[in-house]
Amino acid sequence: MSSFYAEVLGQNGSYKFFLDNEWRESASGKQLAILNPSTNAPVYSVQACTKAEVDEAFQSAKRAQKTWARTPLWRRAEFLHKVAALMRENAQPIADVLVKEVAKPAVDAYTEVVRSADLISYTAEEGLRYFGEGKLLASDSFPGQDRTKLCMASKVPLGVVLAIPPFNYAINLAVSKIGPALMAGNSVVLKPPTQGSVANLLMVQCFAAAGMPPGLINCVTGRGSEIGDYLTTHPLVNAISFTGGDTGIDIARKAGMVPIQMELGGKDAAIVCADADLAATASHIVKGAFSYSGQRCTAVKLVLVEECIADELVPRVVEGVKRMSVGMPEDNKQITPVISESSANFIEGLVRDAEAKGATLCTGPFRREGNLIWPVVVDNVTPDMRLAWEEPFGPVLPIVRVKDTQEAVEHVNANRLALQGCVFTKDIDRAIAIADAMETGSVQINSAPARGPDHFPFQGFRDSGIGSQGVTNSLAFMCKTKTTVINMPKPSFTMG
Ligand SMILES: NC(=O)c1ccc[n+]([C@@H]2O[C@H](COP(=O)([O-])OP(=O)(O)OC[C@H]3O[C@@H](n4cnc5c(N)ncnc54)[C@H](O)[C@@H]3O)[C@@H](O)[C@H]2O)c1
Repeated sequence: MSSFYAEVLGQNGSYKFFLDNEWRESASGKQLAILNPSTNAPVYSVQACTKAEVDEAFQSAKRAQKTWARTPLWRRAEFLHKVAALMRENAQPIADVLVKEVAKPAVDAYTEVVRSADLISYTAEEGLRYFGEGKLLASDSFPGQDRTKLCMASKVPLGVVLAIPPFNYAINLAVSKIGPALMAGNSVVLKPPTQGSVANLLMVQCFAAAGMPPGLINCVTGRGSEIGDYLTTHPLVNAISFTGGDTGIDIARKAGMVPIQMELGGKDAAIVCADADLAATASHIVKGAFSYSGQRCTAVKLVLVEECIADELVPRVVEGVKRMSVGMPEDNKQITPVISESSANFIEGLVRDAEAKGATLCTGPFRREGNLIWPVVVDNVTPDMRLAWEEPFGPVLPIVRVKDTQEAVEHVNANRLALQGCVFTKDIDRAIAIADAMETGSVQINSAPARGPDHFPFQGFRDSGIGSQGVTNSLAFMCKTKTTVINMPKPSFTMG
């Protein structure tokens, strides 16, 4: 680990948490072990913060926010550009940690950190334009009104934003919250995912080293299931930006009167029409389903193929899958161990359920060593199987053969999850009709679902989320509108 990160690590080998620009050990005296998914052995440990430390984090963030909101916009942008530069310079150690904490292939881990730095730079620029202008409204556009009132609508900060990212894009989905929050003039309390905590702490060091005012970001660590409720229902929280699974639904129910931005699970389907280019489609499906071992909210998690071409498509998909390399993230294998033993058990359970109900395992018998699961293509999946509806978050691709695309769309719309989806066809009119009929947050035409580029709007419907992200939409989420009305004694008309 480079000296840049020296302060983050405690004498006892445990990583510290960050409060008021100080790296600290928790008064709890307890640490939380982080298991390496590749070995299931402890690889790092972080502080198990106490409720009193959570209180301190919010109080300090509240103080910091008041000063930060008075910091000129160009200075906020300048600060974020410095952070981005430091992240690029110091990316490798963060990427190395991600490999060990979340078993992401080494090259992808590095790419995630650099992409995150790019996201910060883009947010700084977009934020300058977005917050640099407001709106002027005149009263005489409303019936019966004269031009005696001018309304200035401006964008003001929310206050303290609680940011909770998931393990799978621990850095990217942290900065997609932090960047917009800071540009808007908010401060942040960051609660990293347990696996991904050390990578987040190293990332915070990039903010600290860029000259951050104390308290602007405080990062508390601990198990979400233990301090999560305390954080999300804290009286000093002014907004919550969360990405993760169904936990988000509970958080939304308990959140009370604060704005919430939720990016939750998905069951992204690929609808394959009879006229699709099958070679290209198969290649998109394989990459879409199995990148990072299927642990992406936007992974293809279901194929709905018109039955007349299923016998042509399935062998092409299976052929692509069989070519994938399986092994350890340090060796840059395409399929690497999934995040935890319980996740691997869950995934195996879904496959066993489908197998027992008559589905076909096209990739041979189910194979697993520890958390490493060889990629599985499951054909002839039917609606009575869990795989038809649930999110595996692992290297498993179920295929449902449908009589036509109407049946496919009905299946998509019947799922409680509605993040993304995609449709493959050479007929653009058909593509648009199907995309319009799919009740999901996004639909890709002739490519697999994807979150990026990071400035595109990104949202889930139903149980997949609340609100919309993407740089500009996140900037919009991170502020509220305030109006100041100028009242004039008599109507005044510009140039009139
Ligand atoms: N829609 C999206 O953009 C998107 C992006 C990435 C991942 N995801 C989803 O995330 C899930 C995988 O990530 P995960 O396993 O890290 O999700 P998770 O829901 O288990 O955890 C997400 C975060 O919530 C924290 N947490 C856990 N319990 C909490 C509580 N009670 N209160 C507050 N925080 C708590 C965790 O520590 C972690 O930081 C998948 O379902 C995936 O689809 C969605």
